[in-house]
Amino acid sequence: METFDYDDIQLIPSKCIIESRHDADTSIQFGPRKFAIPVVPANMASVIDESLAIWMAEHNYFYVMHRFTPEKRLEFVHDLQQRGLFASISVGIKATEYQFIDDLKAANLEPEYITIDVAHGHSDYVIKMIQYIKQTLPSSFVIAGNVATPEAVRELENAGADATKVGVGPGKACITKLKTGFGTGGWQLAALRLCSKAARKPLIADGGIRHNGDIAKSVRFGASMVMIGSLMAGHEESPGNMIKIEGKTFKQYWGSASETQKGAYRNVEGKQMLVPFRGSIQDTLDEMQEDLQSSISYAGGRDLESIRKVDYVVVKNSITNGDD
Ligand SMILES: NC(=O)C1=CN([C@@H]2O[C@H](COP(=O)(O)OP(=O)(O)OC[C@H]3O[C@@H](n4cnc5c(N)ncnc54)[C@H](OP(=O)(O)O)[C@@H]3O)[C@@H](O)[C@H]2O)C=CC1
Ligand SMILES: Nc1nc2c(ncn2[C@@H]2O[C@H](COP(=O)(O)O)[C@@H](O)[C@H]2O)c(=O)[nH]1
Repeated sequence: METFDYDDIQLIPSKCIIESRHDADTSIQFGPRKFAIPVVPANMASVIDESLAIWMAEHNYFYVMHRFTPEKRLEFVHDLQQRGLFASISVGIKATEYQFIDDLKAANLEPEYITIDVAHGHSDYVIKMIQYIKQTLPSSFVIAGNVATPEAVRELENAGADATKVGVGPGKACITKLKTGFGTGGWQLAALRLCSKAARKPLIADGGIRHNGDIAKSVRFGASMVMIGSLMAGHEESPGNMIKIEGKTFKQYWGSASETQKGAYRNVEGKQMLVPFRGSIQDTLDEMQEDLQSSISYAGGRDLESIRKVDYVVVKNSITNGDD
């Protein structure tokens, strides 16, 4: 099996057919809606909260609210839909989550998007939850994950998932690969490529994005959407605390399976760290869009579809030439 990661790949330019990068269309149809760019902040408590979710929905960006304040979720869906915005939430697979799906049904609330967010998504318990949501809330678009293999993508799709999320262990705050020996850490892009060969429905690439160019590479290897944690944390709008050290400003970023999130050292597979303060999230999203427009122009097209067809070379660990 050919393995490679984001830093090992360069996409090969094709003749440019647009007059300006502004003419490149970065929009993506994902489920029932079209979004400005194929990027979604990770559904982690250190990356998104209710107010950022509302801002994202208002500005035509996809978001997935995390599942770590379960008592607020029903009100959140109600609030978003009352404002005429789409609701996109996360659930787990424990017994209480079935009750929550029933509560949504009883309140006549069907979120536009529901993400089943489990560390090891290739599981009969995830399949059972997919089936339960599709049966109870049939108009919700169900995203299931996380997975690492084509077999998992096929099984979750066959169970009714409308999209699957690929990435076990490539995250910046992740220690799964060190603690368990498993995952796609170090070969996330190749895992995405393998999964995309099996997928019949959209894929979300999740974890390991370190540069804006990695978004285009994810699209090239099969992603419809790219989930980003560490690069999306650190903004004014991010939930983490601001910390100053020797004149430099940082924000806290912690894994969903970290002791910080869990409140106990049980099955910990994540850590807390500091990321540089990055100012406003709008500026970061604008830069991602501009860089993606450039990618489209290098791909020789007018939209994201053109990136999917470009040739590439594997240049093992060399694209940064030793730079950071
Ligand atoms: N994308 C990634 O690489 C990873 C992401 N995470 C994130 O961390 C959060 C919490 O994850 P975590 O506490 O590990 O699990 P979850 O809270 O996601 O647990 C889901 C359920 O699956 C059971 N389970 C069985 N085997 C596993 C396994 N290998 N890993 C996880 N659950 C298992 C758990 O039971 P029990 O707890 O009794 O085992 C629990 O009932 C989630 O948001 C998840 O997305 C965590 C690790 C990796
Ligand atoms: N192994 C773990 N993975 C985690 C944890 N919390 C979140 N995640 C995953 O990481 C991505 C974000 O990755 P990044 O490289 O962009 O920072 C996120 O979407 C989850 O899939 C964790 O505690 N352990």
